[in-house]
Amino acid sequence: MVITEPILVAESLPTIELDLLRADNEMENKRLLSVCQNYGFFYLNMTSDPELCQLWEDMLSIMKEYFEQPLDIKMQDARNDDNFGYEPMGTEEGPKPKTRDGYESLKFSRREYLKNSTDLTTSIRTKSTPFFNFINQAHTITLLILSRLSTQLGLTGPSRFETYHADPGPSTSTLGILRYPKHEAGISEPTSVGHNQHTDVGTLTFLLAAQWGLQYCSPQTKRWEFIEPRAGHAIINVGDSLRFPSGGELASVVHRVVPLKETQEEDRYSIAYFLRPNDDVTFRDATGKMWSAKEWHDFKFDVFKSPSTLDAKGRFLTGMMLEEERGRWVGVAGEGGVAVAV
Ligand SMILES: O=C(O)CCC(=O)C(=O)O
Ligand SMILES: [Fe+2]
Repeated sequence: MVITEPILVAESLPTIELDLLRADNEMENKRLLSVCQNYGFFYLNMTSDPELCQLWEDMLSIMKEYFEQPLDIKMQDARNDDNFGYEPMGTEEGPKPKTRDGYESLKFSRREYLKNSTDLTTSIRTKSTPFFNFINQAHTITLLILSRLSTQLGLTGPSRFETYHADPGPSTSTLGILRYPKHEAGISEPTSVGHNQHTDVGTLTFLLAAQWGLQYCSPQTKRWEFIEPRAGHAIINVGDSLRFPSGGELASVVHRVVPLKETQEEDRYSIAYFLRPNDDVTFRDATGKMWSAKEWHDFKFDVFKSPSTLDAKGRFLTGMMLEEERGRWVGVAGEGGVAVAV
């Protein structure tokens, strides 16, 4: 077995109602802030938006068709880039020593969305409309969340979180569609498994996943807990590029993907919109070091590929969320709230 821990489920993960956020409901806005401070992860109930739920279905059927193609066809879409194009399995370290990751992905960047055309060459190029529609929806909703958080934190003018995500960027924001292929029957120690533990590089991640596999390291119990997939619900999480500018106030929580049982018994699909700040936005990490959003992104992607050589203590992989670093935050939260320079 790859991960030998008991199966725990995140029973108390809160749900935020999209329609209440849209209606600017004060109670829900307050809950949103508290959830981002204490959990860093939450369900977003989207059942009030049937079109968005239908889009999820539409994307899933195109994804299944795409990933079923032979590797050499998919490799025609490889661009050797972290934010657009196809990436085969195994480009990053896996969740256990001597394993590599167990997912392949195709990315549509926000840059492509803004010019309304994609760099892809295979037939998926002609089917990109639902993905562009989803970028539009997920971007609007994540900016709404940022706006509600900014107001709750009393941020004004250029320090409001949403302002440093303004179009046209440039930014590394992107939509990733992922498949974790099932392991062949009879394999007991697969070498390509899940997704290594990490915090997200960017601001907010908007995830649609209808199958089990995602775990977060609960800030309450300090244990790995599976996040149950729920129909009509997205899973939203705070990333480093929101934790750092908030002076550590908002939690960018460590998570990973592992098979629920011994091996991956079915193909698992996930869809993730990664909202990230514009490239030239700067913030301080938990040790006080200043980064531009682009520098943090590029550095952390190198770490994802080889954490054991670039990040032996796991500080960068886990967004400095390790206990000792949480305790000695040196950001400037006390000096007016936010350490953002635009
Ligand atoms: O596939 C998933 O469910 C999560 C993926 C993830 O955490 C990521 O790509 O950052
Ligand atoms: Fe992630």
